[in-house]
Amino acid sequence: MGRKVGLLFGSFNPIHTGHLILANFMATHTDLDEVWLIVSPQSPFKVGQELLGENERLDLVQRAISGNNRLRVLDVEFTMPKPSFTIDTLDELRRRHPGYRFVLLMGEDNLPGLPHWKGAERILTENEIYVYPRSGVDASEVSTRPGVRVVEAPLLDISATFVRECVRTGKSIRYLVPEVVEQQILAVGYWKV
Ligand SMILES: Nc1ncnc2c1ncn2[C@@H]1O[C@H](COP(=O)(O)OP(=O)(O)OP(=O)(O)O)[C@@H](O)[C@H]1O
Ligand SMILES: O=C(O)c1ccc[n+]([C@@H]2O[C@H](COP(=O)([O-])O)[C@@H](O)[C@H]2O)c1
Repeated sequence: MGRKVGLLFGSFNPIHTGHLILANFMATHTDLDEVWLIVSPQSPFKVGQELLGENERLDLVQRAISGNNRLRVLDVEFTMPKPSFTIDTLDELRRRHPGYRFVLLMGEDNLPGLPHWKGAERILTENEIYVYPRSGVDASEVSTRPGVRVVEAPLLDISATFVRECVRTGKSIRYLVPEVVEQQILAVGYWKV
């Protein structure tokens, strides 16, 4: 059996401690061997946001996970058509890494929208999905499907939107993001008006 890898897709604009706690928990408290964070240049449902360039977001993820050998970041979607459709990336990853077993990691907040994703039925039937509850979101009927497993991960109720808002209004982002990420955001002046 090949290694079992969890895939956490996101804009990571920027990566924050909520993403990191979740990714590390999945990589160490489940049957997954690793978690790969996949930076999406352009999410289909997030057009026109205050999005940093993909290389800047990738750089912040690299800094954040440096030294953690269970986490890896991928730029596979950078060279694929935009917006980034998860089914296409899954096909590409299976082509590139035939020996690996992939599991999609999804917050419960993503489930109500999942039926509208490209290839939704294929995503659900061809993949195992580990779903983690998010606060304020009711369980979706999708979470009762075979292949979908609910994992009670410890969660922080922070979002990239909140981190950007703090930076814009001159508030501290200490501990909301790792120190190396905070330093880079402040040094370059991302989201400063
Ligand atoms: N605090 C959190 N804890 C666990 N998972 C999270 C958290 N925030 C986001 N996620 C999940 O991580 C994935 C990538 O998230 P994304 O990059 O869109 O971050 P976000 O914080 O939700 O961004 P934004 O606030 O800009 O919408 C999504 O599946 C999302 O559900
Ligand atoms: O494939 C799709 O149709 C699809 C629709 C919405 C979102 N996604 C992916 O889900 C990830 C999280 O999306 P978002 O909008 O919550 O940042 C991101 O990697 C998107 O590319 C994918």
